Amino acid sequence: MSAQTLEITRLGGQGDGIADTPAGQVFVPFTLPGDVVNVAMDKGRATLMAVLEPSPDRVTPPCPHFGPDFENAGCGGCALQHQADEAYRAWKRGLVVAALESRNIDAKVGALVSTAPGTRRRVVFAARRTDKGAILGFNKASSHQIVKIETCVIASPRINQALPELRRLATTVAVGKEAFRFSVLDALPGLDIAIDAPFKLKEPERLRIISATRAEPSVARLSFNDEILIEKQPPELNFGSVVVNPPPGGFVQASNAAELVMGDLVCGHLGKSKRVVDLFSGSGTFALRLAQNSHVHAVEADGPALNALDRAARRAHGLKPVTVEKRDLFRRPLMLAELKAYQGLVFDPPRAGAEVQVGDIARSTVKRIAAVSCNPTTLARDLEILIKGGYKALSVTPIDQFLWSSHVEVVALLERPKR
Ligand SMILES: C[S@@+](CC[C@H](N)C(=O)[O-])C[C@H]1O[C@@H](n2cnc3c(N)ncnc32)[C@H](O)[C@@H]1O
Repeated sequence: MSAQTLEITRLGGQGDGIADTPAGQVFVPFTLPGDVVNVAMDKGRATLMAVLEPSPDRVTPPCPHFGPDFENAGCGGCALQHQADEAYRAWKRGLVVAALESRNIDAKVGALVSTAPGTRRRVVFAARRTDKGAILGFNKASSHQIVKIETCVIASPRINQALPELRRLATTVAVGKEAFRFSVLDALPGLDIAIDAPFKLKEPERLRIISATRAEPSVARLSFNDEILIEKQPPELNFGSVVVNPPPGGFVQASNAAELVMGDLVCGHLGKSKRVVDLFSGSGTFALRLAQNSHVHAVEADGPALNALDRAARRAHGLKPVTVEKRDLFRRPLMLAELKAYQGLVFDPPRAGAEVQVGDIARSTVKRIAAVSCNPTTLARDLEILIKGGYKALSVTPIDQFLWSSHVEVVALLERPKR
């Protein structure tokens, strides 16, 4: 281990400060451009020891768990709470600009749409058994070590208020030695907890968890490895005016505030299309909003999510027809002939993007496309394919769904110009 003094000149894509040294770039977590810092170097990794001269953009982080690794800090959930808002927003928007530039895409990138602290409705904690019970928190960056969380400034007030309940439940669930994921969704009647663990429960343990959950007032449902152990009330979300009961642990957008902006952008662009196809539809975040005006065909690989969408559409009043199709779009993308039926299309794939599917879309006659993504790199690759196929990018909107992290949500709107 050796000590060094470094001047940070810029931020990397993961939010770490970067210093240039004769030996090459050094990444220093929790630093900012303009900082002069002391670091300890160990096998090429730098640990921040002291800020000698702070960057003009350095501010006090709002969360006590943020920062370098010392007692109760070192939470790997947020990367940039220590940066002034304007510089942070410019950096985050810059991630999208850089991804598009790397593909020579000439599209106007709008200002970053902010979300406020305390608005995250879905949080994935890590938990593990300890000598005294269990620890519930977030992993340190690039580590399996868990930082115990007393408060989370990004999570909703209801999740924060329920932390003592969640800790008690984690203690009851922690029957194996291995760490497990403890996903919490702040749904309409209460919290929906989905536990994903590498161990099995014996019958007495199941019964103990069910009884413990019954005693916790904030919890509406608890499931363990996709099996619902107890559902006091069905957890529900509103997708526009439609009420949906998502499956345990199923995908939902992490922030309701971000989802509203995304929904408005997608519906504003596709709302006049008679028939719309929603690819990677999940439980219907876009499909059920779009069905206010358009016939919608929703395609998705996750059966329980698709069933939730279908049930919600059947129960809702005043929607145009909604059809669903369970299909692996990586292995069996919609083909050109199938795409002929639609004037509008939205796709919102996982981080890997939708490269194979956009190949067919690029050759299609679909008039309007909304491309939604949480990964600017794969989005830029997919947009390049669409643009080469003749589509024009009308707007690209970065949305700060994952506040203070290095992740950013993007909605790009495209149109096929009249030939
Ligand atoms: C980013 S989520 C978006 C879901 C939905 N649009 C929403 O906003 O809630 C991506 C979705 O793609 C689905 N998915 C992942 N791989 C898939 C595949 N190969 N074929 C079809 N759907 C897939 C996931 O189950 C998930 O619902």
